[in-house]
Amino acid sequence: MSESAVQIIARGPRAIAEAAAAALDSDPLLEGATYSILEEDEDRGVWRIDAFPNDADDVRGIEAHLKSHDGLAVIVEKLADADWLAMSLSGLPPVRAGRFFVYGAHDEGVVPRNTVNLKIDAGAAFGTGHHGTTVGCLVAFDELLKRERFERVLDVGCGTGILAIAAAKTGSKVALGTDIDEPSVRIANENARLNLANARFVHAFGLNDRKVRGQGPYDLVFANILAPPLVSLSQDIKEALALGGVAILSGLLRTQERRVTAAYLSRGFVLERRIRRDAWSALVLRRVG
Ligand SMILES: C[S@@+](CC[C@H](N)C(=O)[O-])C[C@H]1O[C@@H](n2cnc3c(N)ncnc32)[C@H](O)[C@@H]1O
Repeated sequence: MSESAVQIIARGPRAIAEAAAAALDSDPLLEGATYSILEEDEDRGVWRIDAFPNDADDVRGIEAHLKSHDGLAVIVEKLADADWLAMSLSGLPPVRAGRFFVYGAHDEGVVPRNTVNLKIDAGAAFGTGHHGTTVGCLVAFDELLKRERFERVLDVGCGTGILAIAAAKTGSKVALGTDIDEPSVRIANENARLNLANARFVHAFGLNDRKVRGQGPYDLVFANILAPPLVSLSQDIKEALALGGVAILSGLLRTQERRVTAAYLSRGFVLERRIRRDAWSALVLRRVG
């Protein structure tokens, strides 16, 4: 993380915080910035926005929106150069999501016998199972597996590979992951080996890559990326799916549900389920047209 990285925090009553969050959400210049909104203190009715700008323009834009809402106390905090890797290796607890149990090397002794166990150590790729977006995908997948099977699965934005590995370990014949980040692809392939999972990961930009198309059509596509690419990839995700196939979409905030859902409904999907975790939301959409 660069020296100039900051986090912008705003606190205030729910209605004002939600109005400010909606303003951030609808500003096209802030599409790359991430924020969450949560109730911080139920007794005092305090809501909190945490915004993470990517650059100085984001900082200015976010601050301007938040400060224009009377009743919000806004502070800008410099983020220390956190050693995320050291922090995460220092003992993140294992995570249970439906039938899945995600654990790191330090949890070897506590792995249950009756779960699908995914060994994913924290490292330079995203996806240890501790983030609400990943948990949402695993919970959604677990629910679907109670009544159907998915032979061919694609994981767009694989990070550590956790989702495709979960698919391979629950019987998918094809479990292919892609990422625009080359180191993540390397880590995901290594994780597949460690988990004895028949999952494969390739470096690709978008779904039109030959390596991705060649294995389709898919019965299930995971995409845990951000709301803007989820919207812009909606047609490609539709084309990658067989009719009746399912998209599990995550990486979007609750406040972005409507925008992402609308893009998929207009392309012949129906919304089957929505799983909310912290400020995040995961959507289960089925291609019916
Ligand atoms: C939030 S992480 C998800 C990791 C993992 N799938 C999980 O659920 O924990 C998002 C990943 O998507 C990748 N990514 C972002 N935009 C992408 C795109 N348009 N196509 C493919 N990968 C993308 C990032 O490099 C990152 O590794």
